[in-house]
Amino acid sequence: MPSPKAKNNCGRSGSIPGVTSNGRYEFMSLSRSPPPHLLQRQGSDPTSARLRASESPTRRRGSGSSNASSSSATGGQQLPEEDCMRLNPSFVGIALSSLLAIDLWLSKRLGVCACEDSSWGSIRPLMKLVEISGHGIPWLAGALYCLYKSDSAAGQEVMLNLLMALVMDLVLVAVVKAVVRRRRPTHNRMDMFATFSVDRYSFPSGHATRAAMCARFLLAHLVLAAPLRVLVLLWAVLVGFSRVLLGRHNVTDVVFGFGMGYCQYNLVEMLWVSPLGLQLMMGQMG
Ligand SMILES: CC(C)=CCC/C(C)=C/CC/C(C)=C/COP(=O)(O)O
Repeated sequence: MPSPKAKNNCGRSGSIPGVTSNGRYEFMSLSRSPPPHLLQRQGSDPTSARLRASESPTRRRGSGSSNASSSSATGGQQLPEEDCMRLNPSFVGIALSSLLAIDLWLSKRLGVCACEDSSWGSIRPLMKLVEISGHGIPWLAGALYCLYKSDSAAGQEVMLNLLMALVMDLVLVAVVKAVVRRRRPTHNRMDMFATFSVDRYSFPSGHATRAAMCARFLLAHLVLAAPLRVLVLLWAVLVGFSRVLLGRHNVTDVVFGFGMGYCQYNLVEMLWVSPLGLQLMMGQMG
């Protein structure tokens, strides 16, 4: 188990889980006032900062009857609309915030190889090897090589579909990352081999989607011997674990990535290109 040295502050600071500057989820207590240092950032003292906030036109918007209950709850002082919403968060909001807080806390604790001087920093090179084994470049290069070397129509068909699956995975992951824009954990060191610009985002883990999709692909088309099938499954799980241990991802990035990769394989099966289909496509193009 990790020793007390496991505090991975090798990245940037950020000991309060989930506190962000762009208005995303914050995991401070909803019932307490913000800490004084946050209030002081807005003004010279907490009281004047609070007053200035309630005076601003945007904050005055909801100061009508809807605030009556909150005024009585706060001893006569009217709360701005946004504060009232924070005091009455929905059940889904609370559940989501709690899940994300647990996710951040757990991921930080599990990031035991996030840098060389982390508690399990000695196995970081091994975890980086696992990382490379799930990277897009070796998979694309391997599939291309096998396609080129394959002398049977069946082999070429499988490799062509694997190639298309890998490209589709890269595109889908990039789209989701660009839409969700969840930043990587603060303790991650961005020293990854060959990344795209969207790879500064962490949700979902591209390695996890690829591992899940490729594992299903291999099990369905290429790996038949039972011991090897077990190895394929172990590899996929290890790739997922290594993302969190290296501090690259939060647990939810990897769990979602596995789910997404699993579903992507269903799409690969649906869009499967047969030699006949390929000939028809070529014929239509030519
Ligand atoms: C031929 C070509 C353009 C290949 C690109 C392959 C490439 C750079 C893939 C990116 C793989 C990567 C670093 C994904 C990020 O994985 P996460 O698990 O950190 O989300």
